Amino acid sequence: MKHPPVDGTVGAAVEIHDLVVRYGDVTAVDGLTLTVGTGTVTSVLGPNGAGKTSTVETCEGFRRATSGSVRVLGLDPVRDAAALRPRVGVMLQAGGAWSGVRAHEMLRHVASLHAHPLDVDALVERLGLGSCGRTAYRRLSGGQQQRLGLAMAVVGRPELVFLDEPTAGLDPQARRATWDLLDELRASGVTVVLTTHFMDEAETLSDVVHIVDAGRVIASGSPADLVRSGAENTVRFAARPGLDLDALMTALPADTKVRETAAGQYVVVGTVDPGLLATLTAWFAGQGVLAESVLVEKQTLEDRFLDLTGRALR
Ligand SMILES: Nc1ncnc2c1ncn2[C@@H]1O[C@H](COP(=O)(O)OP(=O)(O)OP(=O)(O)O)[C@@H](O)[C@H]1O
Repeated sequence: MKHPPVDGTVGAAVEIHDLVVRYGDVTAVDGLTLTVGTGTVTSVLGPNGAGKTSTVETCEGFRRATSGSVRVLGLDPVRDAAALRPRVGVMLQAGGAWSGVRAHEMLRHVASLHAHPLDVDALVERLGLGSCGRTAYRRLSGGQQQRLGLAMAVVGRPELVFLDEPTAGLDPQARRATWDLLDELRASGVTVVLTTHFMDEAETLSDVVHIVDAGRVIASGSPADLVRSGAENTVRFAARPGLDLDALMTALPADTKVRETAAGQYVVVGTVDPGLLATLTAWFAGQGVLAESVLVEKQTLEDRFLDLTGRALR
C-alpha cells in the first residue's frame, strides 16, 4: 500500500536547512542543506568524518542542531519525537538493542510497539536470522547485528527509514537481501535515507545522491546526472609502473587527468574521443610502452566521488 502524502510535507519527507552541528570545538556539520523527496531512496555519501552520521542523528532526534532547521515528515525531530516514533524507522551504525536480549525477542518487542507491524517470522527468514533467534544480541556476529538492526528499523512499517551504513560488514548474500528489501520498501512508497561508503550500492539503489564533504553538501543529483556532470569518459590501461604522467598529460588535451591508481594501473579521465585515443597510443609508441587492456569506460560514481572529494585520507 502506498503511503499518502504527509500533511505539510507534500514532496518532502525531510527538509534540512543550513544545519550546523558542533561538538565543542569540532564543527561536524557546517551549513548543510538538503531535501529528501517523499517516496525516494536518497543516499548521503561522504568521506569519513564528513558529517553524515551527525546529520542523520539530528534528523532522528538523537542530537540537537547547533543552528539551522530540520523537519522530518513536517515535524521537529526533538520536540515531536513521540509523534514521529511510530512513523520513522531508525537503524543506527552500531548497537540499538540491549546486549543480553535474544534476537527474536528484541524484534518481537519492537513489532509490538507498532499498530501494523510486518510479519516477524517472515522478516527473520528474509534476512537470514532464523538460526540465531535464541542468541543474545551481544553474541551475534557483526553482520547478524546489522541485519537485526535493519529488521528493527523496518518491522513497524514506517513511512520513512534512516539507515546508517546498512550493509557495512555484510556478506554478499546479506547485502543482496538488503538491497532487495530496500527495493521493496521503495515500491511500497516508503522513503529511505541511507548513508553508505559503497558507491555501487548508492548507484544501484538511489533515486538521489547527496555528496557531503566537510559538513556541507557539495553535489546532488541522480547517480546518472552526477556521473554525467563529471568528465564524459574514462580510459583505463595497464602498463609498466611509474610512467611519466606529467609528460603524458602534456601530450593530452588540457582538461585530461591521468593517475596511477595502483602500481601499473592507470586511469585517464577527460573528454574521450578517437583523437584522444590516437594521441594516447602515439605517446605509448614514442615511449616504447606496450600498454595492455586499454578500455574505454563510462565514469563511475566512485570516480566522480573521488574527483569531488579528493584522494587524501580523512
Ligand atoms: N560525539 C562526538 N564528539 C566529538 N566529536 C564528534 C562526535 N561525533 C562525531 N564527531 C566528529 O564530528 C565529525 C563528523 O563525524 P560524523 O560521525 O558525523 O561523520 P561521518 O561522515 O558519519 O563519518 P564516517 O563515514 O566515518 O561514519 C568528525 O570529525 C568526528 O570526529
